[in-house]
Amino acid sequence: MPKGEKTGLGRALVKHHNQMVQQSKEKGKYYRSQEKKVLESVTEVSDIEAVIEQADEAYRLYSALNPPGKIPINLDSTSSTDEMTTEERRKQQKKEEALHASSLRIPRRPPWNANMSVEELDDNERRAFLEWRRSLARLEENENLVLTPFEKNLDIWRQLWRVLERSDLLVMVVDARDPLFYRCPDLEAYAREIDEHKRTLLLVNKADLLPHSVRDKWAKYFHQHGILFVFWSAKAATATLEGKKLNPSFGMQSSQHETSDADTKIYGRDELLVRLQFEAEEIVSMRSKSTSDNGVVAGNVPAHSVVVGFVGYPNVGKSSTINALVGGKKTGVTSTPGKTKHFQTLIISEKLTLCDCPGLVFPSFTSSRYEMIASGVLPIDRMTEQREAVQVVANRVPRSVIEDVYRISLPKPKPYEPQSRAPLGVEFLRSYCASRGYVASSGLPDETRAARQILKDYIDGKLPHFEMPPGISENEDDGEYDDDDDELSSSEINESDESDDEDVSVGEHALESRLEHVLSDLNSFDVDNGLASAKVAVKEKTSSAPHKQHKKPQRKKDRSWRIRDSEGDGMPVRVFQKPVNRGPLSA
Ligand SMILES: Nc1nc2c(ncn2[C@@H]2O[C@H](COP(=O)(O)OP(=O)(O)OP(=O)(O)O)[C@@H](O)[C@H]2O)c(=O)[nH]1
Repeated sequence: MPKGEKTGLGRALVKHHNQMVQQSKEKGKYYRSQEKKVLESVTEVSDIEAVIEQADEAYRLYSALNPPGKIPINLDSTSSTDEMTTEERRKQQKKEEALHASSLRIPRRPPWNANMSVEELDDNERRAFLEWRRSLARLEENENLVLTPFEKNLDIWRQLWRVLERSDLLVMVVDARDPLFYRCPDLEAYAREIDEHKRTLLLVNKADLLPHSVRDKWAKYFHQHGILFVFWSAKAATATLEGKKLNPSFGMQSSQHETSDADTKIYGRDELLVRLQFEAEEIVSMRSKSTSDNGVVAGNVPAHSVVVGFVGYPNVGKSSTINALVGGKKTGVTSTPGKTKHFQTLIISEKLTLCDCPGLVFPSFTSSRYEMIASGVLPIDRMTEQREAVQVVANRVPRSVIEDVYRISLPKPKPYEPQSRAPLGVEFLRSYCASRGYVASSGLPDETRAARQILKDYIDGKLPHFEMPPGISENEDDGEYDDDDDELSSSEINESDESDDEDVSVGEHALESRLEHVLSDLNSFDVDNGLASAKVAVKEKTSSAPHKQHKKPQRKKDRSWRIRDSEGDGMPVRVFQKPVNRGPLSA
């Protein structure tokens, strides 16, 4: 056969070889693109790519979930509410919310075992997740129910599932200023479904923003409702670690030393580590008593270590807490919610391992998008209507406190208006712009810039505010605890029926007096330059030119985590394995 001439078999072999090379190149490209895909929180489906992605997903699984001929029927639809008054509609809404509260669940991970292939696992989870999305969509078909924007990215929920499964003790981090808003009782229930011995501890963070008397009332409420809790301030713990000099008149510090009351004191770092380890070890010992399980722990965790998982809404201070507990900066902290993307495992000692989960927006009823932005769980960038967002702040912070903090004069209500009404968003924004000289290129007041600053101050605690437990007002004596959930909380007092002037002004007066108390607390708090004294802040504001007030660059997250798939279930795990600060725990 002449040289260079190929036989049919030779050609077929070369062709097959080329095809194989091409296929492996394509596979490689696919996996690389999957790896590059950044884990993004999706709470609203507003951009076109997310809509398309979700439609694709829904289409792929539609036939599996809906056998031919089966047409979904809306069983929740109720009679038209067109003829109802606002008050009637609100009552109806509350009734419906109570009725459907049990349907408002977080998604459960479908049963799995180590013999399942990654594809099978992935498919099962996608199906279960889509079913969950459908059940929430059905709820929304009921015109009396309004669901908040919630996390819609399955990969973020997968992170939560893993943290729940691995943890002995679950720590739900909440913002002390409104603990119930950030608490998710269904998550506690889910943890118990996974293992009846798992318990949840409410870590009431940012307690430095609460006066002692308010902590006392919350402590009573938590006790009465059987909620395991601890008051904590990641900010104060970090300051102590860094050896920052605290002002002796700082309210939190004095109350911490003066009170021996374990319920209301704000825990220090070492105390918290000991308490977490103790609670988790209790759970493990109860579990081992009731089963033959000899304490085998999953994945990267030392054999005799207990695992404490940290979960919660974005921006409640999970990363700050972890950093304070580890004793160094291990996870990034910013005031922008949703920055932590993957859960992280931190080995504190041979006996204690922490697990930090990305922040999750749990589904709930009624809160508006603006309430969620003001609560710090949705990024300020999501704000499209500045006036509505600032109205939330104006409704919750008394007029005199706003005027005091910003040294501005808000327009008084007109003579024919209720004199106790909250300032309007537009009034607040215009006064703020006028005092700071904020002017947009159109020549009109730059309300966008003003709104961003006001919301940031509100979230950071510079504009003091907090909620009281349901059924409690600031003026009540300690013994007069009333568990009537129908009574108005402080924010509801401001938002309540404007015609009831007398009640409103009494409530507002009480709120003002306690906020003045907080202001005086905050005036003396200058840790880490986080909350400068109101006086200093005002002085700086008035003396600096508006063009100098620029947005601080965001601090970058620590990306030094190693990623590996430890349990063969397709989930990347970030592990920090260097034992840290064993000192206080080795005893
Ligand atoms: N006053 C006060 N602020 C705090 C405290 N802990 C955290 N913060 C602030 O709250 C903001 C959010 O803190 P992070 O630790 O990033 O919150 P996170 O829960 O990890 O947020 P994600 O990454 O979105 O899940 C930051 O601006 C912190 O400085 C605290 O104890 N007191």
